[in-house]
Amino acid sequence: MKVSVIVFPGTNCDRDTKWAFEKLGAKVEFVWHNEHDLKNPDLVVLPGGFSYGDYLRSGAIARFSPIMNEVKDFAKKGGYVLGICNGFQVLVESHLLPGALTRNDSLHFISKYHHLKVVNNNNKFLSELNVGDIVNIPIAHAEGNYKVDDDTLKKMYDSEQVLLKYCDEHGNELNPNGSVDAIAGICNENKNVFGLMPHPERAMESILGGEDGIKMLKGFFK
Ligand SMILES: NC(=O)CC[C@H](N)C(=O)O
Repeated sequence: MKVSVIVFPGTNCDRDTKWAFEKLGAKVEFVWHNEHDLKNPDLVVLPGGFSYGDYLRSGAIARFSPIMNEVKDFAKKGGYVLGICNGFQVLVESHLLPGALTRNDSLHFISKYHHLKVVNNNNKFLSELNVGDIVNIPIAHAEGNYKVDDDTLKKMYDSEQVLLKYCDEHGNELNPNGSVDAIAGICNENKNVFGLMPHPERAMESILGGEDGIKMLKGFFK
């Protein structure tokens, strides 16, 4: 399993992401934003951070990075792409995923563990989990408030693109940022491009607070 982790100026979760995938047995390469070679991966990961300082909007400038041409081609050919937090924002800004990520309702940066419920597992990413499973994963964002128009949202439900929702420990809806339907993670129609605001790569060891991230990332190794 070969994973390429894209690094933009301001990315700050690249090393955690590399470490997490290596822990699961992957060979991981970094790819700098102005390169044009993805290094032949099985999975491309856009990690979290503050690409271009979040100027304009999170992900709005990274979208124009040279390497995004290759990421788009890779995704169009069916290659697997995962965007975590800022990476999710970049994928949305690049129109590889539907909707938009706007400022949290509170207008505050939120950093804490939060429960998530698996809404759909009929995809490679969440294939190690069951529908209804609850995981506890860190969130750390200022612009995680997911918005999408009603028609697109309906299509997303119909084609199993809504994957994860924020909830409390019992699975009841608990929305930290105002996202429509408390959505925390989605995929594209072809189920090869995934994005989520929470950070599975930060939940890989019980001594650091939890290892539910393993169950999530392991899906890509099937
Ligand atoms: N942890 C992250 O990737 C943060 C994403 C983005 N900078 C935000 O605050 O919303």
